[in-house]
Amino acid sequence: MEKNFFVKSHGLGNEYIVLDDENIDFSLTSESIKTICDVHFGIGSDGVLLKVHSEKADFGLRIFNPDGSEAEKSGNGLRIFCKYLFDLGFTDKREFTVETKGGVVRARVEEVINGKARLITVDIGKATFKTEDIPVSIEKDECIGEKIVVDDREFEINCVSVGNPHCVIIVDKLDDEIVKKYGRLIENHRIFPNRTNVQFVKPVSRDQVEIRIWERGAGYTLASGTSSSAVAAVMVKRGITDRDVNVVMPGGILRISVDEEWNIRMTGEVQEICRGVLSDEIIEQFLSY
Ligand SMILES: N[C@H](CCC[C@H](N)C(=O)O)C(=O)O
Repeated sequence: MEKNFFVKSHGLGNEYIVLDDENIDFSLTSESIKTICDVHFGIGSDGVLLKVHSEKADFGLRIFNPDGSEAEKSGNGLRIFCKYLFDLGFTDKREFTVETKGGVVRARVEEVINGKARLITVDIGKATFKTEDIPVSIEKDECIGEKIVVDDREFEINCVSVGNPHCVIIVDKLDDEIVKKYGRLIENHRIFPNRTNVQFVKPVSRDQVEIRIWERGAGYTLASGTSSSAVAAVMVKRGITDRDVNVVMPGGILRISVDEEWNIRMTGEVQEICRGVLSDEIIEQFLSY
């Protein structure tokens, strides 16, 4: 594999660039990540995935948002990483484990087309509603159906972690302008010491919801695996949907299953966009930071 080789893939329009820590001539810093993710000064992406060594699992993964922050989990990121491992021959197994900052997850390649993984299932982890684990700084054990005031509006929020923090808001009507205006404010609200991902969800039936997403460190994205998982957990917790839910997003549909112990399974497609090599010029720029 050539030095500074990368693969860019997307999961339902939520794209990531994958790099191998053993094969890059520069350090991934906040500055180099921001540049790589910039559509004008870099490649353009919703984040960077870095393959790293793991003592606990078959593979290790670090996940970075476009603002340079590191995330504990990424559902689309994990499916894209599993495709990278399978397609590039790092494994010939269909099922393997990946260590993330938010814990070890198990993945399974469900469908292969022309030797390339296309449909992948990830057991993303167990949802927790405990405010101390999410974290949410309020004087209650859980933050379900609580009210917060953001700028000129009051929102009823439902907070959950699937390894990373989420704030789920149930609405009758989805409005991108509201998502973009209030998503950023809620992401950075003082009750979230680590900030939070934000989802607005419109229930459709007992097995389908529609969501819009404002991601921590990334902003408005077309799809999010951990957001879909967080929304499904809240829907089940509040008795609004059954345990198997289709989560419809602008980029596509993820199938989420929530078991009785709040373990969450996600199944969805992934697609490779391109492969390439970061140029010497941009590597020199990274080294000059
Ligand atoms: N922005 C998220 C990480 C990426 C999540 C999303 N892209 C997914 O597919 O789960 C965070 O800081 O927790």
